[in-house]
Order: sequence, then C-alpha cells, then structure tokens
Amino acid sequence: MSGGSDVSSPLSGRISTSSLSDLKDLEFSSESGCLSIVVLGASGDLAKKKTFPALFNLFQQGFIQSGEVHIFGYARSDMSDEGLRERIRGYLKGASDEHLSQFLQLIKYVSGSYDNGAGFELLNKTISENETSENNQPGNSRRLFYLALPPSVYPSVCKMIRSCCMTPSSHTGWTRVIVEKPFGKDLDSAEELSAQLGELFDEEQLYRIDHYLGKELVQNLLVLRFANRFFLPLWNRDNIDNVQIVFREDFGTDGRGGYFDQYGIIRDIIQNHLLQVFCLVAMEKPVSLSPEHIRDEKVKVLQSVSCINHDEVVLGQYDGYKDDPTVPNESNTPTFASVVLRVHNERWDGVPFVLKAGKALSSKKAEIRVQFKDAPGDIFRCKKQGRNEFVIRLQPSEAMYMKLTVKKPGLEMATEQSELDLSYGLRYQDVKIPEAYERLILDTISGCRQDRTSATSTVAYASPRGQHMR
Ligand SMILES: NC(=O)C1=CN([C@@H]2O[C@H](COP(=O)(O)OP(=O)(O)OC[C@H]3O[C@@H](n4cnc5c(N)ncnc54)[C@H](OP(=O)(O)O)[C@@H]3O)[C@@H](O)[C@H]2O)C=CC1
Ligand SMILES: O=C1O[C@H](COP(=O)(O)O)[C@@H](O)[C@H](O)[C@H]1O
Repeated sequence: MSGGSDVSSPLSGRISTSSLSDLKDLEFSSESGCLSIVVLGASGDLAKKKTFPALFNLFQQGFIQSGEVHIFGYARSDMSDEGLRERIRGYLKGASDEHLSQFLQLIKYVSGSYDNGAGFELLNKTISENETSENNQPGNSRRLFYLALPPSVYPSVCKMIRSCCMTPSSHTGWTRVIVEKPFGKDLDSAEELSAQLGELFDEEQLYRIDHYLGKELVQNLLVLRFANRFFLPLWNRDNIDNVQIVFREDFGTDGRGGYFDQYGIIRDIIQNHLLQVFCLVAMEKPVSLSPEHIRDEKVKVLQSVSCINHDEVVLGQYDGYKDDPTVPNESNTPTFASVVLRVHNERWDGVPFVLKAGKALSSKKAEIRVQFKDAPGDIFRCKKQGRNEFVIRLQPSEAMYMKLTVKKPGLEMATEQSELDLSYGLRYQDVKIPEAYERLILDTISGCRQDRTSATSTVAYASPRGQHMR
C-alpha cells in the first residue's frame, strides 16, 4: 500500500519493498519523470472493466502515486471528469472511500473525436498542464497512450498522437503506445496496420498486448512444462489423446456489439488469446526465457499447424444476440466457435487441439484440459470411470488438478476417480494474484522487453518485419 512518504514508487526507479515482494524479478527503470497514462476509449467496456481497475490496483499497491502519475481518459462521449469517475467507480473494488477518492482525483477526462486535431490538441494541452511532479525535470516526462478502442480507429488515433501529443522530452522521457488485439482482421489488414503504425512510431514505442499472457496460470505454463521432470516424458503424442483449450463467458455483447460484430468470436478470442495459450502448451522448449527465443518457438509450432479442416469447425450465434441495439439485424457474426488444430510435427502428430470459445453460455470459465490416453492392459476394468486428465483452470478460481484413478478406500479392491488438486485459493491464501492488466501495464511502463522480461513476455506479437517479439 502506498501512502507513507518513505514508500516510493517503483515506477520512479525507487523501490517500495512492500510492493515489490510479489514482483521480485521485475526490473524497473531508473526513470523519474512525471508519468501520464492516457486511456483512449475511456467510455468503453475494456476501460471500465479492466484498464481503470488495473490502474487502481497498481495505485493501491503503491506503483502509481499521486503527484507522480496523472491519468487521462479520452473518448468522443460527452462527459465531465466527474462523469468518467462515476462511470468507473463501481468497478474499483476493495478500498476505503478515502483511498478510492484519492485515486479518482488523479483522473481527468477530455472529449474529442479520433480523427481530428482539435481534440488531441486539447488532450496535449491538458497533459502538459499536469506534467508536473516533485521529480520532474525538463526532458523526463513519460506518456503512455493506451488504445482501449476498436482496431479500426488505431491508424487515425496514432496519427493524432504522433502529430499532437508526443512527449516533448528528449532526455530520459518517452512516448509509448499500447494497442490491443485483434490486430487487424486478416493477414493483409494486420500487415497494413503494422505498416501504418510502423511509419508513425519506432518498434520500441509500440506495445501490442494480449492480456491472456498476463494471467497467472498462463505465466505458469512454461514453468510447469519445462521445470518439472514429471511432465517432460509425458507431453507428447505417445501419452496425450487430445488437448482442449476452452473459453466460455456467461454474458453476451453487453452493448459492445459495435465492436464485436465487426470481429466475431474467432477474431475476438480464438485467434489471439487461445492461440497464445495453444502456443505455450504445444511449443518446444525455448533456448531461454528471452522474448525472442519464446517467439521463435511459438512461430515454429504455428508453422507446423496444418490448414484447418472445415469439417472440424463449428460456428454458432446465441439467441438474442441481434436484440442488442448495437448489433445489425441481419448479422451472422459467430458468437461461438470450435476449431480443431492439428500440429504436423514429431511431438503432436495425430493429437487434436480443440479450441472453443463462446459468449452467453451457461458459465464463465477459461481452462486447458490435457486428456491422456488410457493405461494399456486395464486389469482394474476402470476405463468407464474416466481417463487421466490434467486441468489448468485460468479462471475463475485459478487451479490446476490432475484427475486420476485411485483405489476406493475400504476393504474392497474397487477404483474411483479422484484429484491431485492445487487450488490457488487454498494453497496461496495470503497471496493476491495480480490481474493480467496490472502486469501488462507495469511491463509497458518499465519498458519490459528481451533484456528485462521476468518470465513469459506479456506483449504478444511479432512485428511483420520479424524484428521484435516483446
Ligand atoms: N472489453 C474487454 O473485456 C476487452 C477488450 N479488449 C479489446 O479492447 C478494444 C476495445 O474493446 P471494448 O472496450 O470492449 O470496446 P467498446 O465497444 O466498448 O469500445 C470502446 C470505445 O470506443 C468507442 N467506439 C466504439 N465503437 C466505435 C467505432 N466503431 N468507431 C469509433 N469509436 C468507437 C466508444 O467510445 P466513444 O463513442 O465515447 O468515443 C467506446 O466507448 C478492442 O480491441 C478489444 O478487442 C481486449 C481485452 C478485453
Ligand atoms: O479480449 C477480450 O477478453 C474478454 C474476456 O477477458 P477475461 O480476462 O475476462 O477472460 C472478452 O469479454 C472480450 O470479448 C474480449 O474482447
């Protein structure tokens, strides 16, 4: 928790021991200028559900401090500072009223369009007026632009940032831009988008993020796979029957039809979040944990995936999807998809990877299920009870458990299914599991890349020039 003057912010290069206990291996830069965090699309779903709550959690842990950090929301909606604060207040949990209002006071709102200089000039003016802090020296200010927006407006927004809002700093200051998935709609549009952004910003200034890479159990995947002798000999076609990577949500588009209908569930979830998880499950061991080495192994496994067979794809749309006023009446955009990936390599030949994602289903869950083949020569006749299965539950209630067959306690020689269970809530009772976006935002502020990354880089994509995979 921040507060006392003795606790200084890691974002300013000084270390709060209480905050860093959970983040021992994350290095922070020695930058000390004022930090402005600008959330573009501040009126939207991502901003209220994830971005502002993550910033609030960072504030509560002392990573963001009054006086050093200013937060700005920007969108077209007409709102006051207070209007934005009210809109997000209900999503900020677990603090005293006093702490909550301290955080909310850091936030200012600027309204403007995404393709016209006037709004961005006003934004620049507002940022500049607030770019003052105890430690700020000319040339040190840092500006982080977070695009919580549909990708269709990234090019115009980036042009505006470039022409109106770059940090005037020339010393240790910087301007960084975070862009969300989906990065384009297909290869052509992704390349075009990359070229457009590449003309405006250096690769070091651009952070293409995938928040699933920031989830605790996704971060754990490489450790599990490559630090445990136990799994090494089993993780292949000889032992594994199939792998299922599943995302379900128990709510629909919730007024986000304007964005969602242009993309659909495959581009919203499968092509990015589930594919990143797939890569971590299926790839070979990287040479090291450097983002370049991890990227290389991800690329290799993706290159080994055969063309998807249309007979192995199921698409659907939930009843009521078109009742959302932001969804066109004639929409046939899928809100559910199941796709089978087949990896044509020595390790995985013949093992289907089933990637499934759906909105407005009966429950909310994201998990990986690794189903093992039956033990040969079943003297216990226990096949019907189910096979060995290793489950990694990303959310809710992070857990990993191994379903296995055991002797039923008692005099009789009978078997039953049981579990070796590592539920985080029970095992790590005093540990607060960070939200994915907390990690992502800290990674970006600290410029976390190949020489600094702590584990699995949370920044997701290779540039088309193949230069960086941060
Ligand atoms: N929602 C989530 O949980 C997550 C979302 N994302 C990504 O974040 C990005 C934004 O998603 P999300 O916040 O859900 O989307 P929203 O539909 O809520 O859009 C965000 C804001 O963008 C503006 N906007 C919406 N549609 C358009 C449009 N067609 N043209 C111009 N501006 C528009 C609106 O602001 P205004 O009208 O006020 O300008 C809106 O409030 C997407 O790339 C998504 O993939 C990533 C992870 C999670
Ligand atoms: O990227 C997205 O993710 C959210 C789900 O994120 P989670 O961390 O809550 O699982 C999804 O609702 C949204 O449609 C999508 O754009």
